[in-house]
Amino acid sequence: MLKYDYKNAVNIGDVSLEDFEKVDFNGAYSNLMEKLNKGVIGFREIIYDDLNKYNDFKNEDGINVVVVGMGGSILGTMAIYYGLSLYNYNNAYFIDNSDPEKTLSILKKVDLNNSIIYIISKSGNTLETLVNYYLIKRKIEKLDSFKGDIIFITNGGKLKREAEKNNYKVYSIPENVPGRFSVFTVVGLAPLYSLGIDISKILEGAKYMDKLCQNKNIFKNPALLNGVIHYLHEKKGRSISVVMSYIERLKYFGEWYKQLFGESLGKNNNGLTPILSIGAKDQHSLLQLYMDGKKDKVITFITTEKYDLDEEITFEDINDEKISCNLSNIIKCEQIATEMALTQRGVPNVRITLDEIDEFSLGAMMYMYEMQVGFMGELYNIDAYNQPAVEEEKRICWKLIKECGNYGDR
Ligand SMILES: O=P(O)(O)OC[C@H]1O[C@H](O)[C@H](O)[C@@H](O)[C@@H]1O
Repeated sequence: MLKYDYKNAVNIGDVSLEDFEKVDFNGAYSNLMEKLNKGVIGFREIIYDDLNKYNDFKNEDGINVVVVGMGGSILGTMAIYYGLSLYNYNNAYFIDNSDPEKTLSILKKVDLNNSIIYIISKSGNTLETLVNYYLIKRKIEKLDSFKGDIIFITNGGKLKREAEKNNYKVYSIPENVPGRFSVFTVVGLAPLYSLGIDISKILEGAKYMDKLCQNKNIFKNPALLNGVIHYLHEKKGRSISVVMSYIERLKYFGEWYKQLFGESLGKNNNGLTPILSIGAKDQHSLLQLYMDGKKDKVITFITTEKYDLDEEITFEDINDEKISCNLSNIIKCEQIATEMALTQRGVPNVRITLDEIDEFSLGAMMYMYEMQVGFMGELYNIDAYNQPAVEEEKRICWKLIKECGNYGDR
C-alpha cells in the first residue's frame, strides 16, 4: 500500500484549497482517460497484459543478467532492481552510458558465457546502446563458442537489423508506450523476470494504483492530487520538484523519476526541474538551501513504515544521556524533523509512505508518477510523450563522431 499526505503543501506557500477551483483538473482527468481508453497512449493498458509471455525468458539461479540500454530502456529496470536489492547485486550488470571506464570494467569482470544479455532500445538507433552492443559483440567473437543468450528488445533501426542479420531473438515494445513509460512492458519486466523478481507483484501494485487513479474525487486520487499541487506551486514560482527519499536504495528510482518528470514536462518554456535527494544525508548538504535558499521548491518525502534490516541501538547523546531505540526510529525522526522544519519555514512538502519496500509498493509508486505526469501534461496542455529537443544534440553528435578521428584528438 501507499499513503499520500499533502497537508503541508496546501495553505503553505500561498497555495490554498480555493486555488484548486481555478484548475481544470476534471478536464485533465477526462483528456488523459480518453487517451488511455482509446489506446492513443498505452502505459495503462499494458499493466493488464497476460504475463504468460514471460515464460519464454530465462530465470536461472547463478546466471548473470546484463542489460544494455539508455533512458527509458533501462532506468525503470534499475529503479526496481536496486530498489528491491538489499545492497547485494551479485549477478546484475547495467551498461547505461558511454563512459569507457564503466562499460569496460563491467565487460572485464562479467562472464558473457554465463549471461543473458538484453540489448534494449525502442528506436534501435541510440548511439550508446549501439556502441555498447558492438563492444559485447566483439568480446563474444573472441570466445571459442558463445554459450550465453542475447535478446534484443527493439522496434527497429540499426539494432533490429543487427538482430535479424545475426538471428538473435527480438521482442518488440508497444509503439503507443513512450520509452520513459515502458518499465511495465517487456523492456523492464523481461530483465527483471530473469533477475528473479516477482513481476506479477509489480503489476499488482500498478493495478492497485490504477484503481485509485480512476477516482474523479481529486482528494482520493493521489496522482491527480500530486499533479495539481505541483502545478499550482509551479505557477507560483516553485518549479523545482525535490524528491527526498529516506530509503537510500531508491536512488535509481530517482534517476527514473528525473527522466519521467524532466523529459515529459520540459517543453515550450514550461517544465519542473526534478531533483533527487537522499535522506537523512542530504540534510547535511542541501537542507540549508531547501530551508533558506530561494523559495522555488516543492519537497516530496518518500519513506517507509518498515525497513527490511533494522536493529536496536543504545548510545549516549551529546549530553551523555543514554538513548535506546531502533535505527529505523532515528531515520524516521530525522524525516519528520526535516518535514516540520521545512513546514515552519513555509516550504511546501508532501509525503509518500510505503508500507514496505517490495515489488507491490514500487509498482504502485512508479505507476502513480506515470499517471501524475500524464495528468500534468494535460494541465500544461503539452505532449508529455515525445522529446523532440533531444534530437538536435544527436544530429550534431553523429556528425562529430563521423569526424571523430580529428575531433577525438581536440
Ligand atoms: O529506447 P531508445 O530508443 O534507445 O531511447 C533511449 C532514450 O533516448 C532518447 O534520446 C530519449 O531521450 C529517451 O526518451 C529514451 O528513453
